[in-house]
Amino acid sequence: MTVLQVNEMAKSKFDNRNEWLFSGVAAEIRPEDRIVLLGGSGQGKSTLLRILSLLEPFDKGDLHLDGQTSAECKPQSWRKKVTYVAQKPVMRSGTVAHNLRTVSELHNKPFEEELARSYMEAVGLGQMDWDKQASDLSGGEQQRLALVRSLLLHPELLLLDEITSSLDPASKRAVEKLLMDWAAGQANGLERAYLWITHDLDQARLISNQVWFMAEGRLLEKSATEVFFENPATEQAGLFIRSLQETRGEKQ
Ligand SMILES: Nc1ncnc2c1ncn2[C@@H]1O[C@H](COP(=O)(O)OP(=O)(O)OP(=O)(O)O)[C@@H](O)[C@H]1O
Repeated sequence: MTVLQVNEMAKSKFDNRNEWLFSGVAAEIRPEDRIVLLGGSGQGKSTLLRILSLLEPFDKGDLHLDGQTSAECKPQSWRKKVTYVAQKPVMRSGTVAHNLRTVSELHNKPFEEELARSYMEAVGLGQMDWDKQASDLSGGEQQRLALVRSLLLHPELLLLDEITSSLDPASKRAVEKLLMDWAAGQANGLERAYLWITHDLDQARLISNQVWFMAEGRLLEKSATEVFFENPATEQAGLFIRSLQETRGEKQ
């Protein structure tokens, strides 16, 4: 059972080491958690996700995965369990097939072509020509290919950074469904979880059973999704929800 624990974590600002980008972050991610991370732009949400997958260092606090500290665990083994999917994916040079296979090769595992095809189908890329150059794909296609690459690693915890931001509504729904089904399944007999950054309120309500809300350099709220939206504990969260609702109203 994979449990990620964050204790009193802080990250200093790179332009002023005496100020925190965020501090006092304490939280836990347990199997079957489906968490959305909400907050205004520039709060450090992406930075937090990168820290949790050991892609960036932190300045204070500690991080435990199944009882082991981040210092005791090799980053590569950590990332096999805790996988970050970026908003702007980096494609490897070469074809779609090469991008899909490389992940398995890097982890000395056989390439699971059937599974790759089923994930590609599920995200709406079932018809894609695997001989196409990955660099020629659209932003939305690259986002979905990157997600499939990550799923092929059989992670137990996915850290998802606005991964549907370039998708049309139908593709977005397909990705949401795939990931909710994925979270309800198991990896190597172990339950799965995700922590997902989004700015889309409808998506947040649909995909999560918990909300983490970042504001003023803190993880200000951690609540059940319904509670967060119906009865936010802080004024900041209430204002944040209203501002997103107003923006949505203006767009409609
Ligand atoms: N040490 C630091 N590490 C990362 N970002 C930092 C740091 N110090 C200051 N910053 C600034 O803080 C912001 C953090 O960006 P980040 O992408 O993590 O926030 P975010 O909450 O995910 O924003 P968005 O919702 O716009 O994607 C950026 O503007 C960055 O320039």
